[in-house]
Amino acid sequence: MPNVLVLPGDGIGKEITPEAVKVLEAVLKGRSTSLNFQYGLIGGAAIDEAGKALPDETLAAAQAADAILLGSVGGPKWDTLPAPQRPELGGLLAIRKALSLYANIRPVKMLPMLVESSTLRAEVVENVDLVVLRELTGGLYFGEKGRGTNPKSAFDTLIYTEEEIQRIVEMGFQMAAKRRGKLCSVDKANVLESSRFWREITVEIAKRYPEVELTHMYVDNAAMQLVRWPAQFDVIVTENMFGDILTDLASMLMGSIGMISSASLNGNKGLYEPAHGSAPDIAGKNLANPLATILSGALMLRYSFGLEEEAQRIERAVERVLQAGYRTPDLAKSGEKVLGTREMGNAVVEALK
Ligand SMILES: NC(=O)C1=CN([C@@H]2O[C@H](COP(=O)(O)OP(=O)(O)OC[C@H]3O[C@@H](n4cnc5c(N)ncnc54)[C@H](O)[C@@H]3O)[C@@H](O)[C@H]2O)C=CC1
Ligand SMILES: CC(C)CC(=O)C(=O)O
Ligand SMILES: [Mg+2]
Repeated sequence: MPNVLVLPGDGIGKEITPEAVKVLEAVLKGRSTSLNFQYGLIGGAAIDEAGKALPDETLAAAQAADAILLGSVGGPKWDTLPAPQRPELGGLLAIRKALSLYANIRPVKMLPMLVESSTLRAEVVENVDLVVLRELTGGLYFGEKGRGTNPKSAFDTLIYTEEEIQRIVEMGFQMAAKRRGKLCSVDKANVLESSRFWREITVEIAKRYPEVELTHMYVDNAAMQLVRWPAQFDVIVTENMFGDILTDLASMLMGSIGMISSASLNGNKGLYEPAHGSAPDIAGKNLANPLATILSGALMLRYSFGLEEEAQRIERAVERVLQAGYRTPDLAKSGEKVLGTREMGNAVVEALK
């Protein structure tokens, strides 16, 4: 039986992961594959209980697991710790790096029944179906960083090796070839040397994928185009921080950041996590939208276990619940039926039947 390590983390992470586990258990009930869920500590919760954001025990369990489901980390309680010890750097970035999870897939697909939930006009968001492929273990978040004196200063470094760029861009071409055949490489090559290097490598790889139409776009323009005409995009491949920022932006095309699921992959080793954070402002109140995490569970079935039919059953169940007018508060408009986190998880389980 495959082992899934569940790392709820902090804030709403503790509320949304049980809903995803519930849905995974329900979709696999009576099937030949079932999953064995184990639990571990990460982030602030791990600092409090084990003295470290990524305890050795958690890392060992993650290495041994067949897949990992992660909630979110961080919160005001740990914001004053030295950066390397904080839940974000010492926990989340550390586990991504330790497992070499270099490819972060973030699907942005407009569900017709959510068109009215978006802050953008219907004609802008309908037909949006894109994927952001974010490089996850290099770039600005992992380069050398530090402080200087005289004058007082601080720096972060954006560095990529050839191999790091090649493997993510190659994946972008493969993904685009299986979708609508369009790859947009987002960079800042008019300013950054690392982006010029990224572009050179991308152009070279493109020669092996004549069926894929490659375009390049500066990241500032990409942010604008994502709200101007998002349906123009198929697959976007980009640097770590650019992808982080663009996917929060793109989440509002779907109505809420609570809708963006993600898979962080290295081959078929995968960690599945919503794109959002620990949302301290709503944590502990049964208000969080669990659908991004539930949909991340569907990605786990697809990418780690090859259970495409079960993955689609979860996705269809989510659509049915939304079609029936059920919404968590982040998505709700007047006249819709507002559910809490747990009730939304239950509704998805019911809709699987
Ligand atoms: N993957 C992770 O674990 C991430 C962790 N963080 C951490 O989370 C903490 C809060 O960061 P923020 O910048 O506020 O980002 P955030 O994504 O946690 O929250 C931003 C806004 O979106 C709302 N929101 C987020 N997820 C939601 C959901 N599922 N349902 C309904 N509303 C939701 C929040 O209530 C808040 O108003 C920080 O400590 C930050 O470092 C931030 C981003 C990702
Ligand atoms: C700690 C952050 C880098 C996490 C984040 O914002 C993300 O992965 O989207
Ligand atoms: Mg982010």
